[in-house]
Amino acid sequence: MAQSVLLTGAAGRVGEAILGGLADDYEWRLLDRDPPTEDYPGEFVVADITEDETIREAMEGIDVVLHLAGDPRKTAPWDSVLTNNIDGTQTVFEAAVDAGVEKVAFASSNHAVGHYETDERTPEMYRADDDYLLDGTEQPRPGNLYGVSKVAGESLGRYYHDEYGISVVNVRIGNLTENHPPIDYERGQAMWLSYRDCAHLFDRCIQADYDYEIVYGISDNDRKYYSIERAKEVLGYEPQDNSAAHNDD
Ligand SMILES: NC(=O)C1=CN([C@@H]2O[C@H](COP(=O)(O)OP(=O)(O)OC[C@H]3O[C@@H](n4cnc5c(N)ncnc54)[C@H](O)[C@@H]3O)[C@@H](O)[C@H]2O)C=CC1
Ligand SMILES: O=C1O[C@H](COP(=O)(O)O)[C@@H](O)[C@H](O)[C@H]1O
Repeated sequence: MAQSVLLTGAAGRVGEAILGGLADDYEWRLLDRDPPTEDYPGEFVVADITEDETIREAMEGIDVVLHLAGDPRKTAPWDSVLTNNIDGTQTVFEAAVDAGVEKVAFASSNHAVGHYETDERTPEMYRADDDYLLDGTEQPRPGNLYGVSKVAGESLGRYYHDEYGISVVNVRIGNLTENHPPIDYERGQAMWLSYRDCAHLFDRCIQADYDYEIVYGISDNDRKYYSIERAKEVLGYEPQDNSAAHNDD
């Protein structure tokens, strides 16, 4: 029988990429505070992730949670990330543990480590001939309050894994765009994540066995300053796209 997967933030862009690739592969329960505007697979729960009781109900019978819901803006103010990204993520983890969910994949961000991009290192680190690489073992260095909220989410996962044994993978997503990497944006090309690699990566998060992990979610770009070796090794991630293939588009 197919695994039951709860996808929070299902109405957003990352949700669209995941469902675009995996709609037929799982029993989906989709959750978002915004109702869907298009056809969707499975049942759709319209709820806010800070609503404790509703989130508990949404966890019933779920094997794996892909937790995407949150404020994705790098300029998001503190009150929003505190509520949506930190409080909401704690509510999701608490309910997941209580419901006996096996795994949670958390949508973290490149902005959790944004301050490694110092004036001395940029823009060279965005280029293919530069060998600077972050691999997920480094200390977080958030570049904004949104990044702070993602580090908090990773830390909540650490706690719920260590305390309750739930498997947790934090995917520090780069820059997801459909069809084409960002144009005239070296940084965005270096951390491009294509829609199909995004769907495949989260598929691996559902299927693979792990304890607590931090991986980078980017395609196999020639330009890169995030290593994808851990995602390959632990999750079996095999990306197919590379922003360099679009240089002449
Ligand atoms: N798109 C990207 O390139 C990246 C995205 N991420 C993360 O991935 C996740 C999804 O991002 P996107 O799909 O791009 O954003 P999005 O804004 O398109 O989707 C987020 C969805 O979450 C929902 N949501 C927000 N707060 C909620 C709450 N309190 N309760 C219920 N639903 C709520 C929104 O209604 C929206 O549909 C976010 O956590 C974001 O921080 C991280 C790095 C890069
Ligand atoms: O975390 C996120 O990062 C991506 C890429 O960041 P940017 O600094 O290149 O804009 C961003 O597009 C996305 O909205 C955000 O959630």
